[in-house]
Amino acid sequence: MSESTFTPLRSVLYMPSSNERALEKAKSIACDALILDLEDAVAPDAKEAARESACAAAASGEYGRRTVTIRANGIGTQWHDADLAAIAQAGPDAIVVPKVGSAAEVHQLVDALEKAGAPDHTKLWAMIETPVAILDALSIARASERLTAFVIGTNDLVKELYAEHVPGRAPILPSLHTVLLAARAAGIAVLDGVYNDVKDTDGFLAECRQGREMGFDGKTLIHPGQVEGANTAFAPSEQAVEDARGLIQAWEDGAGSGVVTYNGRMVENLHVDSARRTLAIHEAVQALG
Ligand SMILES: CC(C)(COP(=O)(O)OP(=O)(O)OC[C@H]1O[C@@H](n2cnc3c(N)ncnc32)[C@H](O)[C@@H]1OP(=O)(O)O)[C@@H](O)C(=O)NCCC(=O)NCCSC(=O)C[C@H](O)C(=O)O
Ligand SMILES: [Mg+2]
Repeated sequence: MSESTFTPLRSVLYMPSSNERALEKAKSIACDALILDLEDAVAPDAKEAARESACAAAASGEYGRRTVTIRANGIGTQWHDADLAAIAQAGPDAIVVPKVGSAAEVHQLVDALEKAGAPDHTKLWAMIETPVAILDALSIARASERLTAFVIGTNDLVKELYAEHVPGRAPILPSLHTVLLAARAAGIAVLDGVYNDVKDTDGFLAECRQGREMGFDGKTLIHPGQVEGANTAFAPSEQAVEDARGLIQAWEDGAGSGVVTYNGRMVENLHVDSARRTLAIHEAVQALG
């Protein structure tokens, strides 16, 4: 994602599209993006009604500046084709597809979206949550320009690896890093997985900090109470903004030198690039109001 078109995705809230109350409540939640879910959070007998509600919500224009996406049921399920056709017509900001496993599947999804008349602004977000997807992440990331984000599904990943959810996430760190590498190599956004214990604020905030330090653009969430923590964690702190400004000033004051120092630390042009990125993110967040 280039800095000039930067759209903050600090807090990306899932909600079951079968829950009309949650769909209504979302209009006043300060998240950057919504994922209106048709997959795991919706029972089989509620899938069709949920699809109608999600598409009506996405087409309503009532979610303000929030990026609105719909998560379809996976490729090969009995609901997938109808989900994709309806979502293409509703034209949300993105369709989120779970368990994408190969570049060929991305091509298949993009063809199907185009045949179903999806507008150009409806992007594809691929969920990376299976071993095969982790191992093929770079080719998936590069498969289409319509693919603009990876969303990590840590619940499915832990299940598929026969791993365990533990503080610090050691069992899945190699997978998370692999997905980050692929996303950065392809220039797409990458969102961290959810934190399941909605009452464990300390654990949630620690995982947000870890995700930010690793390089994620934001975190997927399951409860409105998680939004504020993610918004803070994935925005540059006041200190980071002040440091970025100071570093750029020091660089400009030393114009022509290949290297200067700021607060005793070496500064080269690559650090200036990072500082400019920090300021671009800060400005994009400030512009949200
Ligand atoms: C996790 C929950 C089931 C908890 O629900 P509940 O106990 O009802 O929460 P609260 O009573 O604290 O709710 C307070 C009010 O907030 C509204 N609410 C709750 N969650 C949401 C939400 N996600 N979006 C919008 N609004 C929400 C409630 O309606 C209450 O409102 P009010 O009555 O007016 O006070 C629940 O939070 C929930 O269902 N969360 C989302 C679950 C979900 O979408 N899961 C699927 C995605 S996770 C996943 O599958 C990731 C991936 O695939 C992987 O593999 O990891
Ligand atoms: Mg999943």
